[in-house]
Amino acid sequence: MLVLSSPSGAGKTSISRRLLELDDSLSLSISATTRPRRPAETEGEHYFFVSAARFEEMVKTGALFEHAMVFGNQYGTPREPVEEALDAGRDVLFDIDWQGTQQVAEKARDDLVSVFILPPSTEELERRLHSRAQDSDEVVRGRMAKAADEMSHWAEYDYIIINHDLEQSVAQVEAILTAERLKRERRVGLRDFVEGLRIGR
Ligand SMILES: Nc1nc2c(ncn2[C@@H]2O[C@H](COP(=O)(O)OP(=O)(O)O)[C@@H](O)[C@H]2O)c(=O)[nH]1
Ligand SMILES: Nc1ncnc2c1ncn2[C@@H]1O[C@H](COP(=O)(O)OP(=O)(O)O)[C@@H](O)[C@H]1O
Repeated sequence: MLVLSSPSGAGKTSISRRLLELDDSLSLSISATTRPRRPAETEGEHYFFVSAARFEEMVKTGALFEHAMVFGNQYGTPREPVEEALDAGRDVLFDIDWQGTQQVAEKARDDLVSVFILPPSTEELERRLHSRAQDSDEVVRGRMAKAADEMSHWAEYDYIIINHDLEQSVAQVEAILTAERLKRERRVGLRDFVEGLRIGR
């Protein structure tokens, strides 16, 4: 389970989208949220946009792997698609906040690889939020105000990327994925292969 977190506007959605284009053994976990849909977003692709009542029901029935209140809206990870992907031997990409990452770490620390994306500067962060043009000025102001609080959790993450250049950031996350997939404890099923290599048995 690869988690990307960052303050709003730092680039985690852009990095996630490019990663999924490049890596066909990676599945995106699509979250449920009570946040209103942005003009450029589509239902079931970026999020499952649900009512507060529906979200509460998902929490009560245990349908969410983790959930949190972020910027005054509810966000959560549907459990079933994650379990299905992991059972099929696929890696799952999460774009979730620090609160969700803490919950995943509590449940499955050994299966979690967490990456925090930092902007090159607060000025650049604000510029990107405005250039994305998906939120009102008021929402942008709110997210900038919260950026410091978001970034105060950077030391809880395994890897830190400063997102100067998008393609370079994507290559860095790919390098993390490659290395983490090669870790011995993740090379399940290699024992027979190594046994077969024992010369002069
Ligand atoms: N805990 C948790 N956080 C989520 C989830 N989905 C999105 N978020 C976080 O909610 C925050 C707001 O996301 P969004 O409204 O898409 O704004 P963006 O950060 O500007 O793309 C971001 O920090 C996301 O990482 C989720 O399923 N669980
Ligand atoms: N390295 C980068 N350089 C310049 N602009 C970027 C970079 N990465 C992302 N952006 C732009 O910044 C804006 C916010 O990116 P986005 O991926 O939506 O951030 P987040 O998902 O973290 O809120 C988007 O308009 C995106 O195209």
